[in-house]
Amino acid sequence: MIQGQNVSVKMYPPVQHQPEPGIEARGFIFGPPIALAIGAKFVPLRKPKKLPGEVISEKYILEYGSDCIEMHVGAVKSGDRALVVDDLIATGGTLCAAMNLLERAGAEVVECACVIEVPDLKGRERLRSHGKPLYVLVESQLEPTLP
Ligand SMILES: O=P(O)(O)OC[C@H]1O[C@H](OP(=O)(O)OP(=O)(O)O)[C@H](O)[C@@H]1O
Ligand SMILES: Nc1ncnc2[nH]cnc12
Repeated sequence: MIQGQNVSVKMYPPVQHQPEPGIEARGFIFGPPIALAIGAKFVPLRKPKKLPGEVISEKYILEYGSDCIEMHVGAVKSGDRALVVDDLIATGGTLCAAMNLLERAGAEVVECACVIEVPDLKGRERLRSHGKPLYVLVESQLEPTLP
């Protein structure tokens, strides 16, 4: 993983066939190229009723309402090591749901990676219960709301 500002570069060994799940929709921009770069398979975690096969689902709470993500049954297998990729972490609800889903399917989530973190929304603290590293490139502050 490449990190901004202090620029630390971590090289992954090839991880052929290990899953690299990305979260719909904006996680699909960053997940597939990272999967190609590290030789992992991309696993789409999608919004409800998008995947054609049998799925397992995980509901979660967002800043604005609730949502659900789904993954094909069999997309990961017991003991797989997964790197979860999304564009942004805000409250951390989406990443926690992704980790819950993968762990329910028997995968081990090794770490999470996002392009942007909104620290004010404390997603990193919410993720702490999972005890997995979170890597981000940039931090973004919330815009003040207009009166
Ligand atoms: O940390 P959280 O509070 O869970 O928020 C982060 C999530 O919110 C956005 O997705 P959104 O659900 O808006 O869907 P989108 O990618 O389809 O725009 C973003 O792409 C993350 O997946
Ligand atoms: N606060 C936020 N800013 C931009 N994108 C988001 N997606 C979820 N929360 C967000």
